[in-house]
Amino acid sequence: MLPMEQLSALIQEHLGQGWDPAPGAAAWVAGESALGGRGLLAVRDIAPGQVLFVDHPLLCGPRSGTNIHRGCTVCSKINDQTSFKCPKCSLLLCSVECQSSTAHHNDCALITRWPNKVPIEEVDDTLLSRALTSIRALLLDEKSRQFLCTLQAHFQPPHGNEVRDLSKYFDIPKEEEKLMILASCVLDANAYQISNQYGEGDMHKRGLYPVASLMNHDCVPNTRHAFNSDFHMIVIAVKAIPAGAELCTCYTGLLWGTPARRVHLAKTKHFLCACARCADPFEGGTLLAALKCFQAECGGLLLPARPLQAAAPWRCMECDLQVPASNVADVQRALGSLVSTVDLEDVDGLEKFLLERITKFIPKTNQIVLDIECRLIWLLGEKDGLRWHELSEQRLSLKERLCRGALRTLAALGAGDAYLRGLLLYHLHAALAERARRAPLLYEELKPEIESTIEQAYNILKDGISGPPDLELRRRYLGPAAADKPREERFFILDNKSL
Ligand SMILES: C[S@@+](CC[C@H](N)C(=O)[O-])C[C@H]1O[C@@H](n2cnc3c(N)ncnc32)[C@H](O)[C@@H]1O
Repeated sequence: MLPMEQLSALIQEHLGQGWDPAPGAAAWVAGESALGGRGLLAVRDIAPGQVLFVDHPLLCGPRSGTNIHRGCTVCSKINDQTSFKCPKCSLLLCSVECQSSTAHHNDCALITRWPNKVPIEEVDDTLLSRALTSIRALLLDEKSRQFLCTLQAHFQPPHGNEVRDLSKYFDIPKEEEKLMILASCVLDANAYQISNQYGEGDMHKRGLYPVASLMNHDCVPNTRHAFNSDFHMIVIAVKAIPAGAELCTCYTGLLWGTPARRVHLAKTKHFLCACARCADPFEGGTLLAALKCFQAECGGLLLPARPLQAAAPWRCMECDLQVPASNVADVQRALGSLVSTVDLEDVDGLEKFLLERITKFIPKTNQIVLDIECRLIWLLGEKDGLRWHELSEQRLSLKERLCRGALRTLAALGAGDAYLRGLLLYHLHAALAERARRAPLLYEELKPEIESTIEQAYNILKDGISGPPDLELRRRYLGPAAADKPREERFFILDNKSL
């Protein structure tokens, strides 16, 4: 492993403009982590909201999973109607502009150097897309290759398989294949999914951010990150971080229950998380993993009594019933199948599923319920046919209630100013503002919360491209800075029916 001084020098050189603290003022350093390997450690107290660094990717491109959506390998748009395979290299494209772009020219030049073993039109474009981010490693300069080689890699298959499978179609020089497999294994251990613009359903991209790659995982992370339009990654403290603590990110969904998070981490990142949240059967009182007791008449909650031991039985908090972990896993699998039948775009169906089906089987605190509730929050007020002006009173208050519930869960976890909190505050603000638009008599009562929710949401969401497009407009007119303006002057922005 590279000595720490050399790693620090690589970090400084890489961050350049994004990290230029006055001598002695650095908030963190790379160092040995108590969690394993290296990590980023705070060397002084860090305030919530502080930008910790701005990283840029060594590599960027499509994800490698087998279930990716096929999109244009240049602009990431998914459009089956216009997409076609490049006649020279078989990469998927969506337009003549993308085909003639420098980005495609570079990708195409790399692939067409390899003699093909089958006619080029028979090359599997999905496989090429999955391998493309690793293929781009062939273009890295010496310094970037050196940084890539210092990062952790998971070498065991399936990591690297999408590159190995390219040999069905091309004769690839061994040295090139080796570098691409290394890149794939490093990407799988370290890459971050790059968020799309708000509401865009583009093909997901991932990026290898070498400094952010040194951040270890905690199920209640103390940082959040956002991406700007140049794919730079801005890493920010979500709460106070004391000197000596490690800067952590979260490799899983924040609202997943402990078994789901630990299984995912073990499968994809090859470690068993033992953080404070994982060790707490109640997860800060959120009970995200809880199931209903298997004794029908009991009504108590079943929880993993020793959550760090995956094979340990679950226990009912009411009647003390012990249930083998394998029986719990069967129920979780059945619930997973039930949820996979739900159309995530269908609000009526989601409401029905939530109220009439799933809560019959699992407690309202369970992550599945929360996941569906969040889905409803994102759709109500924003989906065509269910925009703010069109929402029934009942759905408007449902949205408000769901936002408040999810915010309570995040607060109980101690998630600080996580990105998800910003999004929920934005949606709560929008629901309250719509209520005040409909009922002017409620304006004075709702005004303080309408203002504080948009202000807080703005502060959390302002840095990235994935924040709502009307975030700034709402803050300008409905935030505390406009508190003295008359109601009509503030609320006219909501009369624009496209909001
Ligand atoms: C993105 S890297 C993080 C940096 C890494 N520690 C290093 O030395 O390069 C991810 C890997 O770090 C280790 N890791 C991260 N968080 C961990 C945690 N909470 N507990 C144990 N290992 C962890 C795991 O090996 C994981 O696959």
